[in-house]
Amino acid sequence: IVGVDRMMKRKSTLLTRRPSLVNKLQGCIDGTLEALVVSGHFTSGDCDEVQLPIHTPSQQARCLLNHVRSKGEAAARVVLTYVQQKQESPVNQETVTPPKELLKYQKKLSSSLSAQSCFLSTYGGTSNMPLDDIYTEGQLELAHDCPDINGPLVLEDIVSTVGTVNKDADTVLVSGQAGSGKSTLLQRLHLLWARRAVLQDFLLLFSFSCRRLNSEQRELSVQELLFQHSCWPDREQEEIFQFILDHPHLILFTFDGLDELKQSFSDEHRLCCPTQRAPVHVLLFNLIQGSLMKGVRKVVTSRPEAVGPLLKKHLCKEVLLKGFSPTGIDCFVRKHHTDPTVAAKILGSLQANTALLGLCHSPVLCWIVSQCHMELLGCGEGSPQTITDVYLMILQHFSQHQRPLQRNGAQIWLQEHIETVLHLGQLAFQGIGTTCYLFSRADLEACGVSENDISMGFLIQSKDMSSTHSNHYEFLHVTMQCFFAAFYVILTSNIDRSTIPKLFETQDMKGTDQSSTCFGVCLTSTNLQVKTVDWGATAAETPNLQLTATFVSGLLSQRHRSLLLHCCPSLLIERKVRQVVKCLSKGMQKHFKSIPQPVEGEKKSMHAMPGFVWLIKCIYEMQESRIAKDAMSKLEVDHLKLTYCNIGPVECTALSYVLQHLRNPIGLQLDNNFVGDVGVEQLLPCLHICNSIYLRNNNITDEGISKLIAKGIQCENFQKVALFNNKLTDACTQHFAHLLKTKQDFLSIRLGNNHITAEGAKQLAEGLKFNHSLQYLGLWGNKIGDEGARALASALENSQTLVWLSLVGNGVGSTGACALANIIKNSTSLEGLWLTENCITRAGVEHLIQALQHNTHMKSVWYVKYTGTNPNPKVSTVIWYICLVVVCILNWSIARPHR
Ligand SMILES: Nc1ncnc2c1ncn2[C@@H]1O[C@H](COP(=O)(O)OP(=O)(O)OP(=O)(O)O)[C@@H](O)[C@H]1O
Repeated sequence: IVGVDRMMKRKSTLLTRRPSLVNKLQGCIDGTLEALVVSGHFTSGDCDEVQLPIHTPSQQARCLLNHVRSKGEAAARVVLTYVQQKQESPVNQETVTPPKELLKYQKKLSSSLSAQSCFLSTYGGTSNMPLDDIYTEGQLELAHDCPDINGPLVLEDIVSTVGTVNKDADTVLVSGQAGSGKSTLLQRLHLLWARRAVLQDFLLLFSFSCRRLNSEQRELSVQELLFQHSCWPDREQEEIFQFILDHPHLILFTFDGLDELKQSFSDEHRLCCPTQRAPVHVLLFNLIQGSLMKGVRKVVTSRPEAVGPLLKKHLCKEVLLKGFSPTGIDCFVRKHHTDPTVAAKILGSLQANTALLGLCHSPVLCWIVSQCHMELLGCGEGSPQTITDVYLMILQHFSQHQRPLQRNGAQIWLQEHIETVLHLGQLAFQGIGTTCYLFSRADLEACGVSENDISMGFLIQSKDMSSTHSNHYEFLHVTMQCFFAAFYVILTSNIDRSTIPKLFETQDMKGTDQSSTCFGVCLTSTNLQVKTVDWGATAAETPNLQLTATFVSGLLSQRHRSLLLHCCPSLLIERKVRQVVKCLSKGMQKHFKSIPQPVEGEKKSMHAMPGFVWLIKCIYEMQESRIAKDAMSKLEVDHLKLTYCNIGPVECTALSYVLQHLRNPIGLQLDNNFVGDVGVEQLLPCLHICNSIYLRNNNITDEGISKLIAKGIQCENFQKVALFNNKLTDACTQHFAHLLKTKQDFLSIRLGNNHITAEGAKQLAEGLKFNHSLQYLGLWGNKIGDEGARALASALENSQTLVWLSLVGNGVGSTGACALANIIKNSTSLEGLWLTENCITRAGVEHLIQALQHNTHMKSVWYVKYTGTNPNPKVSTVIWYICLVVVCILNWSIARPHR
């Protein structure tokens, strides 16, 4: 019961937040009613009922909420938005008259921000691309459940109070994987602010890049940090700074790439005086915590691995950036190629290669794929499957762009550019090992990087407002740096033998102290000349090292070995292949050993650590089923749990590649990830080894389900599916009906919290009529109503296998309940029938009680609580009391020994 109630709390915003909403509504009943009338959800009759003079304000608020519940989610949203807007009292709108000099400074800041953000830097090496022409919305989600929000967030929501969990904090975190588009999102925000198109409440916006802050050796005050790292006011600096101090709520700071900062976040060194000088990271940490310049809104971006509990404590909310959606991919490709024929061809080739389509959910990979369309469309059978394939494609693209092949032969292009690859590789490798992403001319020279190497396009000049970094270079993207570092690890012979084993040791295996940084400052050429790199990475550095290791695996795969053999001795390559294979096998063993023995009577279950998913991805990159088979031969679990593991389509491809070699069937639990329809398709090759698959909260639509079921029907082991909280509608139920008819050993279907109506329930009922195996059917939180309940009841009336049925929160009324009572009467297997949060009135309850008298088999509790809306509040109260009595009787009757 508690479980069901909890689920319902999530579903219904108005229920969960009822007490606080009642409070907030009391002051704005009239306005809320007006908003509901304007939006067409309330009639004047509804308003009269709410505003009955005998009601106290709190009763009016309750009555309003009851009405809104019966009007559906859209009406609820109107109320929530209205209350929210009311709450966001216009602090920012207070009549502040900014001094003239401040407005001048605002103009200067806007124009430099605009200049800095109007082009996308990835295109810098080859061409210029205005951000306006290419920017595509990424998928943004709140990291926590937020009843106010149904659906995706938009850019402005990041800075607004939407989804705030800690009202005392001012810092918003935007977290996302490498290349998911965090920097680009900030760039868009900056550009729109500079044009006064968004966030007009903020008079000044200061943007910082943690990559660049790393090289700030001096101690600075906040004032110096602001003006030196953005731009100086021409006059009256003190006056402007004082204005900033006096009006913190009119100021916005953005910090890009907290994971790239050399120091891990800490709140040990407290600072509250804005004129006191301190190392830049200390200033930054104090700004984030709010001990410095409380009230200034801060947006910080980071890879998730670098965000520890210490930082989370100081966040007002966390927003997840999950890359492009399938429509985002479509939109990006069409923006990238104005020629619709080319765009259509690229999209067609993505549809034909779903592994590549999966990769394109990452914007950086989508960019590469679009950029290399000639190579992509020309490669036929050998179309890219792995992330290494994609990066090799861009390397080939850039190298041929710089200098077309001198000799014939598909495999020699690398040989022709090997010098450049080695120079860039050395620079990249030493940078990765020392958390260095910004390189001086001296750094470049130390690694032999020439003008010719730069002209290939992978190194770009750093953009910065301050003059400090004008002569510095960075890789087009940090993932490219990892790729070149991997090349260096493979191609060079004078590298420490322990480099590969160290690279493959994961953070969660080493148990490294995450709070310490192991590398010194590196922005001098001497630092880059270190011969051996200390690989004792912090949590923040781990993702780049792991990505480098992933590329090492990919480059050493059988498929690419012939390419490498043109560039270095085969013995060297073979030795490195052996090293990598050994590391992967050892890494997997370590994970398997950590699986606890099952408690008696329970299944052996493994909850994967993040490093497990990464190792699986490395195995996938190698594309050798022998290695996958070897790795899986030692895994003996009944249940593999990968919940909240950032599993997207790419990870699904790798998982499926490896898991299909398992010897015994497993339950695969992938709840709370972002699998999506493309991910579901990627999982199909391993479905035969899954006896159950759990995909709760994964953005799956009917399209994904149709493919899952088409394959599932052919899989002998497949018996259970859980799809709570996805985007399923009635369209998917025909597939389930087919599954039920075809597979007479299917045990469990859970479709809670989707969008299934009476029509869908009727479809399911069609399947159920012919099924003699289903034990669990969960449809809570849908909208099947009385009609749907009746259809299901009639199909299940004589089922002697059904153990549990949940129709919680489905708008089921008394006629539905009467029909369902027949299942109780006839079934010898039913143990639980859950019907909370419906609209069952006294007549329905009586039927259910009578049926229970006939059933001597029901073992577990079924529970009826009336919470439906009734137009007459008095009747509603009376029914409440009746139901309370009924519940008491039920509880008493259940407590009897034979029950
Ligand atoms: N919203 C977007 N619209 C168009 N292109 C995008 C978008 N987001 C990202 N890209 C492309 O992907 C590239 C990488 O994105 P970006 O640098 O913003 O990722 P990131 O999450 O900051 O990566 P990292 O964590 O590795 O620094 C961009 O240079 C751009 O080419």
